Amino acid sequence: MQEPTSKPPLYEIRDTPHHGRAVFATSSMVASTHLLTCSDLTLSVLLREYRREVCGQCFNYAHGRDWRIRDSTTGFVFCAEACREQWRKETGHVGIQAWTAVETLISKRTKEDSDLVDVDMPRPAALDITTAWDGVAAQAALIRIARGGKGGFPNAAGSGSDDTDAGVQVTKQHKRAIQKALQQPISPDVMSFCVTGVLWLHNNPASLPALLHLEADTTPYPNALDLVAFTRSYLHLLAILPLPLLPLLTPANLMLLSSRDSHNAFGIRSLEDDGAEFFGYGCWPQASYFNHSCDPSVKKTRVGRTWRFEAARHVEEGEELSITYLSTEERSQERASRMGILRKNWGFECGCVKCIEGVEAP
Ligand SMILES: C[S@@+](CC[C@H](N)C(=O)[O-])C[C@H]1O[C@@H](n2cnc3c(N)ncnc32)[C@H](O)[C@@H]1O
Repeated sequence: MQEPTSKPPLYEIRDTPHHGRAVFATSSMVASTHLLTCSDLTLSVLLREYRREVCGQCFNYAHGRDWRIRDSTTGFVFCAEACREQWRKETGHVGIQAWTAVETLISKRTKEDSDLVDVDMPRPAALDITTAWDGVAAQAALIRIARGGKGGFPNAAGSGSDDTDAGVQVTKQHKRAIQKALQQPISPDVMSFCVTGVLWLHNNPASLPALLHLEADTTPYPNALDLVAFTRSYLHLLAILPLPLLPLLTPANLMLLSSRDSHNAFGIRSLEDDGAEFFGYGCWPQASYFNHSCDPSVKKTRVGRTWRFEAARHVEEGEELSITYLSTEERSQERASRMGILRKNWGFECGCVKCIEGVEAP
C-alpha cells in the first residue's frame, strides 16, 4: 500500500490486538486530505444482469440503457472506444478467447441457476469444502486428458491425434466426461468469478504476493449451493477455456481466490442513488487494510476502476483510519442490526469504537 509520490505516506499499516492489521495516521490531517488512490484491481465480477448497461472497463453505468459499443464475441459493452481498446489490451489474446468461450456456452443456455443466492443454509465447513472438491477430482482428471494432456497442454503435434503429450490414449470415457460436465446447470456469475481470477493469475503473476498477503477466509462459500456452483463451474471451465489457462484452473487456485475475495472485496455500485444498484464486486489489495467503523474517519469514493480515499474529518496522529463496509441505509440502523449485517456478510463481530462504547447519535 504505497503512494506513487515522493511525499511520505500519511498512514502506516500496523497489527492491532484484536482486529488483524489496520491503517493508522502518521500525522494529524484536516478533513478531505487525500490519502490514497488504488488502481490495483485484481479480480472483478460484473453481474450478468448488468453486462449490457455497465462499461466492462470503467464501470460507467448507462442507467437502464445498453451501451452501444459492444465486443460481439465476449458480450462485454463499453461506454467509449478507448475503454474497449484498454479492456482488450488488459484482457489479452488468451483472455478474449476465454471470455468468448464462456459467452458461447452461456448464450446457448437459459439461466438455470440463480447466482448469489441468499438462502438460510449453514456455511460449509473446511471438511465440507475439501469433500466437495475431492468429489469432482476424478471427472476433472478425465476432462484434462480429453483436452490434451495432464496439464491441459496440447500434444506436440498440435492436433489430429487422440494421444496426449503424456502418451495417454483419449477414449470415449474422457470425451464423455466433457459432455457430462457441459450438461450440468450453469452459474454465469460464479463462472465469471473463476474466469476473471484465473485470467488475473495468468496476466499478472508478479502481483500474486499482494493477494496472498490479504486476510484469508478458510470457509469462503456462504452456503452449500454456492460451493456446488463453484465445483460445477470448475468442470465447465475445464471443458471450454483455452489450453494455456488450464494449468492455472485448479481447485487450489479457485479456493485461494475465493478465500481472499471473501473478506476483502468491495462492491461495485452505481455512483448515484447512494449506490442503490449493485453491479458486482472486485478486490483491490492496496485498499484492503482499512478496517470497518460504524463512524468511519475515511471516505472512499469509486472513480471508474479506482478507489480514492480521503479523510472524512479531522484526524489526529496515531488515530486509526477506518472506512465503512455498510451502505448509508445500513449505517443508519441501530447497533444490533449493524452488527448482525456485518456478522452475516463479513463474518466478524464489529469491534469499532461506536459499537464497543455504545455511543449512538441522538
Ligand atoms: C478488509 S480486511 C481489513 C484488514 C484486516 N484487518 C487484515 O488484517 O487484513 C477485513 C477484515 O478485518 C477485520 N475487521 C475489519 N473491521 C473490523 C471491525 N470493526 N471489528 C472487527 N474486525 C474487523 C475482520 O476480520 C474483517 O474480515
